[in-house]
Amino acid sequence: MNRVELALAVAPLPFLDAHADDPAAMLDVRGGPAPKILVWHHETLASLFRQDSRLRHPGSRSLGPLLGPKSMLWADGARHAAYRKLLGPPLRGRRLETYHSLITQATASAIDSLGTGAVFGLAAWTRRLALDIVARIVLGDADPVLLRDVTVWLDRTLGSRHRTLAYRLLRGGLPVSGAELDARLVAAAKSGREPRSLVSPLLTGNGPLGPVPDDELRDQVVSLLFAGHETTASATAWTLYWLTTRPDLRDAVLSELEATTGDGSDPAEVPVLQAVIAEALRLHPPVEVAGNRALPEAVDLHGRTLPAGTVLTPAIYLAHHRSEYFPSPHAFDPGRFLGRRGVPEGYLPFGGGTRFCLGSQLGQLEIRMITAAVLRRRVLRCVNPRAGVAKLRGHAMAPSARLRLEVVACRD
Ligand code: HEM
Repeated sequence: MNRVELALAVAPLPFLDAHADDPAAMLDVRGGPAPKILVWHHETLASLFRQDSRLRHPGSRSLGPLLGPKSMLWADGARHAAYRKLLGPPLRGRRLETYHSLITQATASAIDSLGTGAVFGLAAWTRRLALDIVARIVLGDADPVLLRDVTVWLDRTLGSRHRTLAYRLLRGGLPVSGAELDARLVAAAKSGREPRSLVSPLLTGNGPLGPVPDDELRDQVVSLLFAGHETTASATAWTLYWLTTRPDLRDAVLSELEATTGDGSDPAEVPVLQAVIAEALRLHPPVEVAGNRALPEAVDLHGRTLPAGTVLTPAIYLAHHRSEYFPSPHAFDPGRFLGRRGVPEGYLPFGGGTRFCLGSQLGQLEIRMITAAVLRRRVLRCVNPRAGVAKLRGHAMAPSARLRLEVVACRD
């Protein structure tokens, strides 16, 4: 491990913050014949995403053992395209309406558990709820014992940065889920009660993928559960944190909620809430870096020739903290997004190119609906606002596990 890798492993955010305004917006992480470089200049990113289908996606050393070697996150070519063709349509547009009642019900019972005076860890609460929701969508069912065991495994793996580091450095990698949990995940995918579960097209043996073997099915189930809940949970937690600690924003969102009977699913009805979410995704992007891209041939970039095989990693956090794109980048200012059409330069919470997040619409829908329901039903107070600092869980940037909210009143 070299000096940069060590700094990124030990104190990633202060190290990254010190580099956000570097003129070339490139940071060498590793040298050698196949260098690894973080990139965040908007032109570099645009060019990378434009030619994404020609690039290789070699995966991530940290997430690889978790999600498995056959995860669609590092599939390439026809197999990757086939996964997107099958899994993409149910995750966007009108098809999302089929999830509204499921999100409403899961959220209502999570809020029911919060009585007046309850003090709860925000990040863990949103993680439990987001996992419950995504399991119902992916598997067609949410077996609480199975989800608890998935949570225990992920917490053991990612819950403490020191432990994660020790696994990587001293034990040769993060702990795998194990044959027993894998078998239960595959069985749950195959026995889901909902015929339109997200994984159901993978079970038919028809279509562009053909029969999907159990080990590959396991990797997609874990990938979808993981990518679909750590991210959404983190963004929901940040949204609730800001709405709890900034009464001006909370009042503005509450007034737009009072003006509608809607459940928050329609972004046009809640523009301030949507702007708060967009800004939370900017300031604390749940995924700090997008997937690695490997160059098939040598390329000239900012006066340097990068050899074939160079791995370029789009650095979402760094792009979001570049003052050229976002003046006063550390300030929380949803006004940047209010009334704005189109995506600002340097804004990429969902990555880009052929790997653009498959669940971006679902994730934002969940955040809006959960936040709207919480704000309508509970008055919250942040017990320890100074714990509202970002912590990395793997690549996911969540609020510190110490951050707690108190239910001041119930409005049921
Ligand atoms: C706020 C919530 C979310 C954020 C911020 C987020 C962010 C991301 C990012 C940055 C990537 C990598 C893109 C790239 O490398 O260019 C990604 C990929 C992916 N996300 Fe999300 N995500 C969210 C929610 C979800 C949800 C709810 C699901 C599914 C249920 C999901 C499924 C996926 C999948 C399958 C990929 C891999 C796409 C591919 O490789 O083709 N995500 N996401």
